Amino acid sequence: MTHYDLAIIGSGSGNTLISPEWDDSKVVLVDGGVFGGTCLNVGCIPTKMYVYPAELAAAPERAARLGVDLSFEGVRWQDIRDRIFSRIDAISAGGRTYRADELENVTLIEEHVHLAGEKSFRTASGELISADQLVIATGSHAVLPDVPGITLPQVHTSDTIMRIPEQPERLLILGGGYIAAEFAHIFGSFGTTVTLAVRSGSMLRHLDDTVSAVFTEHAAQQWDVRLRTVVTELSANDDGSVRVRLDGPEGPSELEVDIVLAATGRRPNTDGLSVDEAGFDLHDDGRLAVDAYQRVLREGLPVEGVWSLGDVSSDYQLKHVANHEARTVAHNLLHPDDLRASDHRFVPAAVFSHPQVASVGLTEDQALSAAERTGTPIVTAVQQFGSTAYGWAMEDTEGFVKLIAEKSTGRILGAHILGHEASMLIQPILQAMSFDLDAFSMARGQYWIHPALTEVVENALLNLRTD
Ligand SMILES: Cc1cc2nc3c(=O)[nH]c(=O)nc-3n(C[C@H](O)[C@H](O)[C@H](O)COP(=O)(O)OP(=O)(O)OC[C@H]3O[C@@H](n4cnc5c(N)ncnc54)[C@H](O)[C@@H]3O)c2cc1C
Ligand SMILES: NC(=O)c1ccc[n+]([C@@H]2O[C@H](COP(=O)([O-])OP(=O)(O)OC[C@H]3O[C@@H](n4cnc5c(N)ncnc54)[C@H](O)[C@@H]3O)[C@@H](O)[C@H]2O)c1
Repeated sequence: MTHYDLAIIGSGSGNTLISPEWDDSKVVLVDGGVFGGTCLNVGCIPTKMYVYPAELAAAPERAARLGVDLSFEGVRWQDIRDRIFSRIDAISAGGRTYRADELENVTLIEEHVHLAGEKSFRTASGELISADQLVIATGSHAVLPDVPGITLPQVHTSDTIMRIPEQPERLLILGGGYIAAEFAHIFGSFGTTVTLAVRSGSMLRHLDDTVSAVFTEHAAQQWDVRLRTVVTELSANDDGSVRVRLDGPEGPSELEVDIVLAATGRRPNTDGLSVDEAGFDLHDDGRLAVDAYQRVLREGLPVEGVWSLGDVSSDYQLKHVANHEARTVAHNLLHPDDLRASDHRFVPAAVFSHPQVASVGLTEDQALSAAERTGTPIVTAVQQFGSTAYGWAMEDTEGFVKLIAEKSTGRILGAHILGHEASMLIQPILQAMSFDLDAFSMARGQYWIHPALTEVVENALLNLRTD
């Protein structure tokens, strides 16, 4: 058995824990997959590197409305793909080399491991490792729905679809969440015919109802969106295409596509980790249970020296949350007598589709339920981008800011934005929420640049006033 001061399983956000404070300690970092984890290799970063060219590809259609005639000649899929991954693969390889070869105190083990006890684990090749402190940061993996034919080679997840050799002419996406919305935008803008099979009655249905409804309307104008529709079978044709059998409101139907993307959620990587060997608590969805200090729980109590962060234990499968939790763990590993809690009060999220969507805090439904419970009335304002000068410049007909606040105090409870650069427009609202700035002070306590699009936020804040 080899013993370390600190062992980290997972080189995504887990990799950020190895700070100079550990220079005199023996550290082992373990990753059985590609160095750097999901966000870098198959998640946030490459998807957004595809989203940006997708925005450019979609520009001619939007420009024509304003009297600017551009033409779309097509995309060079292989060039885009190779540009993206030559950059990403180099970053992953550089990070790997740094950890493997350049730090004397750090050992990199590139194997899958499973727990062998409270603070010990065994590698796939049989080595037993123990540590004074163990961090489990093993992330999550894409879940495939139980559909006959789902294992066909033409069926991809987000792990593989970004590296396919050619842009498909016809793509079926299963699911109506984040990944479905982003890849529909990417492939649709590039000129692929996109069909979405969405089990429920709307896309992005975890978001505020107004956002979900408006997004679904726009989605239906761009892609063939089949709501309340399930895929019942996938089979390969002789020419390599895929025959899809669907069942929806109009009964069974068939569709021919070139490839399929399964975007039906991700499950925490506790499967295969032999969590039972250590007796750690799991939630029903497979997440490791942790307390506010990111300590792993056993029978509801924290296990000394065992920590977890990111997708494997978080309520949120988001990189900025994994990084925030990693900062909590980084501090707590070194300051056992001065533990810090993670702050999950205002977690923002954005969907980089068209239209773009961003949200933070409570949805209107959640705020109404809370108001009923507490007896504290709320007020809601919806402000269209098209009501501001910059919205006129854009001839915008889709964007809006929806704010929800406590009526008496103006405390902002939730913000939901759909439209151009929603992910950036939301940041000042998030800042106000985080630093306890009420809507009225935020609106009138500062200048708002005229005629910037941020005026839509200013006006939404002002519209929350009821007196
Ligand atoms: C397509 C896609 C797009 C996304 N876009 C965004 C976005 O725009 N914004 C955002 O905030 N989030 C986004 N996310 C989510 C984000 O990528 C994740 O929340 C984040 O990467 C989780 O980080 P992590 O450190 O918890 O796990 P990971 O980065 O997944 O790291 C876990 C590591 O552990 C390793 N591992 C797992 N099990 C074992 C084991 N038993 N033994 C050894 N090693 C193991 C894995 O190989 C992996 O490298 C996206 C996700 C996907 C799939
Ligand atoms: N921009 C971002 O921050 C970003 C982008 C991509 C992914 N992510 C993260 O990755 C996670 C996974 O993304 P996702 O889109 O796979 O998950 P999701 O939870 O957003 O959406 C899953 C979709 O699949 C549907 N579904 C689930 N099981 C199904 C089944 N058996 N048959 C048919 N449909 C089914 C759901 O109804 C839902 O529409 C997200 O929760 C998100 O946290 C974030």
